[in-house]
Amino acid sequence: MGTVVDIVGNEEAGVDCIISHKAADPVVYQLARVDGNGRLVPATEDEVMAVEDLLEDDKSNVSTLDTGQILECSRNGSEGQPQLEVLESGTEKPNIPPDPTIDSEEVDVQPKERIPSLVRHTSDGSVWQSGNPGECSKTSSGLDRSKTNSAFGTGLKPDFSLLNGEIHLDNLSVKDLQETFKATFGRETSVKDKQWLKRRIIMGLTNSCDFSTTSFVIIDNRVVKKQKEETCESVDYSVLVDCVVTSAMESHESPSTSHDKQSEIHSIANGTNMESSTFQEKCGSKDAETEERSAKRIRKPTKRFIEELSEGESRDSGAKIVSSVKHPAYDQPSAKVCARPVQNFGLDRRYLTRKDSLGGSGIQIPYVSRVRRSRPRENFMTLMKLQPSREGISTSLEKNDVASSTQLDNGSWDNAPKNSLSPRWIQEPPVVASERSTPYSERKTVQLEEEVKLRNVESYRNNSDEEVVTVPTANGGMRRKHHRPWTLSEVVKLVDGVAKYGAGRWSEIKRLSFASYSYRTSVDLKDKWRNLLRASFAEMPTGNGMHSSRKQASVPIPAAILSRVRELAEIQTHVPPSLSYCKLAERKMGIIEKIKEIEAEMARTQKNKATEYHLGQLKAKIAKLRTQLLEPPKGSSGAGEGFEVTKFGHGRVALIGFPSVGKSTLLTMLTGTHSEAASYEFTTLTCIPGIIHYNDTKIQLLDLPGIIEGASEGKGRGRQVIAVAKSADLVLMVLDASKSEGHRQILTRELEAVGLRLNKRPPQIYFKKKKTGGISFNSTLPLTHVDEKLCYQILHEYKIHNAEVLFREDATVDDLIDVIEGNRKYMKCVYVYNKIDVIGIDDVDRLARQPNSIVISCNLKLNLDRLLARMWEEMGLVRIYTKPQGQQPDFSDPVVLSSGRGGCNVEDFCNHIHRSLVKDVKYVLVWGTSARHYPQHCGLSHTLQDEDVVQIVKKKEKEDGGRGRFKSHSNTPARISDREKKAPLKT
Ligand SMILES: Nc1nc2c(ncn2[C@@H]2O[C@H](COP(=O)(O)OP(=O)(O)OP(=O)(O)O)[C@@H](O)[C@H]2O)c(=O)[nH]1
Ligand SMILES: [Mg+2]
Repeated sequence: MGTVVDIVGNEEAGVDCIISHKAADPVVYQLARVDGNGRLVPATEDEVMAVEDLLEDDKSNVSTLDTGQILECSRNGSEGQPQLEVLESGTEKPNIPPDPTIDSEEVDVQPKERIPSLVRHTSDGSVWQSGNPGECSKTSSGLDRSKTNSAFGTGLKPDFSLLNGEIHLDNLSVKDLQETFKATFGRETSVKDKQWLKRRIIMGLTNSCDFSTTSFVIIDNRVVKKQKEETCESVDYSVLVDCVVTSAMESHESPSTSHDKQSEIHSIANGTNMESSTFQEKCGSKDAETEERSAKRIRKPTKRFIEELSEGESRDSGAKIVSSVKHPAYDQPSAKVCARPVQNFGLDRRYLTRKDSLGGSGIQIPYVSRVRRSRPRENFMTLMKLQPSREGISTSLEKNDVASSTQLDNGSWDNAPKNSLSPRWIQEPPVVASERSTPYSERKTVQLEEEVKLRNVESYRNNSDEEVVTVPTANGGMRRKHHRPWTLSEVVKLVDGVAKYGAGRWSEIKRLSFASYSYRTSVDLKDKWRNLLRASFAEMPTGNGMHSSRKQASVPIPAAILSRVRELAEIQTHVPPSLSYCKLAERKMGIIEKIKEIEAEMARTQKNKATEYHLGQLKAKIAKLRTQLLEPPKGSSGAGEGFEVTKFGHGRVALIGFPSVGKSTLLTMLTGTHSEAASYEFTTLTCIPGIIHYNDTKIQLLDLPGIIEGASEGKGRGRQVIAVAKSADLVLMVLDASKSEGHRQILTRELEAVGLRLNKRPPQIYFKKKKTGGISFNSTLPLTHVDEKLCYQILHEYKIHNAEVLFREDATVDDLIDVIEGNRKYMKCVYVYNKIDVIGIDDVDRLARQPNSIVISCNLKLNLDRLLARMWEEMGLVRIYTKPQGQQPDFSDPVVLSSGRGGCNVEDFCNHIHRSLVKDVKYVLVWGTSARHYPQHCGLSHTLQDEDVVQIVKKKEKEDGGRGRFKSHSNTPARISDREKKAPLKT
């Protein structure tokens, strides 16, 4: 099996080395050394390095041939020098002794027999052939094959000396033609068909399929076309082999499946089952048929065939891909030939010809890959993936011939140099020097994943906008739809995004991680993640550690990514309770960003008559976003992690303020409840309630953690603090008198941001949504801030198109928005300036004169009673003392009413005592400030005032029995029959 293909003397190395490669793997070579016993011993690394340059130089001499065939010998050194032999052997065969006869036979081959090649060597393995129809250009490997093929058929060699001079094929007899055939091909033929013989001879002599020339002049073994004055340098015998083989392909093309045809090609290619003479006979017998079929275009290999090729290739890992282009100009009559080597046939297609490694005969099997507008074909990618070396399509990207290779990858072969004068058939097995010493099986495990990544990235990168198509939509428009496959980098981005933001937050991942990938929508991300999950939980891949899902075999996903996906999926199925809060926070972050953007836009916009509508719309947008901030997340109960303090007493007062302003100190002073007070910020971290007993009432005072700017957005648990404040009846905004005045505005802004309106009353705007009728806009007075158009725009922003709006005051846009929102809370607030002991009297006076303000000092206990009184006043508590009939009023335990807690009229008072009392009340007697005289008979609607005394007069039960003077006061039954009969009179 080990066949010497090249022998070179290696003087410098000083060792006998045999370069062998697999018969089934013409691209993997291995250096071997002949030891004393004639066995082949694997060469050491030093020996390999020593002859590496020789291998580089003599690539053209190394041919991929059928097993057992001597290809070519050249001698760089003198005889007797250590020889370097290139063996064609699949595996190391140390036990096979070298055949001396083979060696000697090879040595006999003179270098002068080497036929110069018409083609130049390419290092990348890509192939480009000139597009002149009818001209066959072959590789040197093809040359060697033809030579060998003709040699082993009969053992004869072509002898051009017999043909010296001028030859006219048309004038020759059958016998002369047979002689010429023998001289041309080195073997005899029994075919007597003149036409067949002429064609074969012309092909052999001209290395082309142009049969127009039948006269030749052969001078010094060089064939000169007489008619065209064209010199065919060095008859390329390789043409014959490929032509014959191609002819065989055509002639054996039966109605059977193409798979059968390809299998037959394999058997031909092996060269062991069929001799070339058999080819000739078959070709001869079916010449006419073949000619007819040759007019047909080369058929596209079936999918099954491609798959089988890829499988076989993955097994032997020795194949290589070369490319060729089929030209469309194959329309000349002379082009209808039996032999049809792989040429440039088409502009719109590219043909990848694959050198069949099984036979090593270098059959060019056309591999069709259409210029696809959609996702790369699965099998195509499979073939690419399984390319063992960098000689494949994608590898050509990395080679020098960037232009053509890029065209290949882009599928833009139209721009390829079709008229290139230098067809670039490869002449050597496509193994780079660095890879030659390393078997692919070793490299595969190390590099495959990386190579596949690179290839995919490259190939997908080139799939630019052509993957995007426009599809008509139902409403007649056009929508861009893309079919871009996912690249590994995108998959990694997606996995990172999910790890960072969580699965399900596709819009966020899209916005933050896929901002530059405009063609990826959040739905795409979701779908891809779902597919990744399926792939990760499917059977884990083995072998190369890559996984390809059924749909996306073209995107092999490394096992590491899949395992990461599985990890994330497992983590996120056990969602910790706090994650919902985190998700909420993340969602709100997006809203906050939007709010800030709009605020910035508002700040940029000048305020004038022209922009007021735009500003009004922006305000409405902000209000909507702020409302979204307050909304609980969907699916949750709405109960967040807050300060849960039960309401107690007659009123609730919340202490709001920046940290370390003295809130806890104030609480301690007013209620007696200890709350930690210290000179550092955020001493208090939760809500601490206390009770103030004041004026026979109990007031709950809440000490809260300090809030900072941004509290409305959640900073420092500010939202929880504000939520508690919202539940209070009164807010005491504690301020440090020694600090900036700005604190008050900041805190006011923060509270207003969450819908609190301090010291304001609800706007006098009547607003009611309707189902039809459009928008009715009215006002009871001239409006200076809002007009009808602005009102319409704001309502439109809220998608309200039917409503009734009536302005009863000159309200602003903000007031209108508040009314539309309907969720504002109007609270009273007292600004308490603490620590007045550290500021001057002037400042104290100035602060004390501000509206709704009071100045105190906790340390010095200054003005605390005034503070309580102010609190009481602001809370509007109403104490009602009850007076039982005929008794003294009970002044010890008043009923405390307030307008904030149900109202202050007689009915509220009755309800406060008991819900069922109202229906029994006949009237009430009122003593106090609300009564015009003592006692005043009042009904249920009478408004009570603080410290009123009320006596309730209930209805009598008897009053239900009749009306006025018709009321019945006797106990006798109304019906006569029910009355007790009197005893009969005694007579
Ligand atoms: N000079 C002066 N210092 C005061 C007064 N009231 C409180 N302080 C001091 O201010 C500091 C902060 O007091 P806290 O009651 O802890 O303030 P706080 O607002 O509860 O602080 P946080 O709990 O962190 O929000 C303490 O060192 C108090 O002694 C005051 O009226 N005058
Ligand atoms: Mg505190």
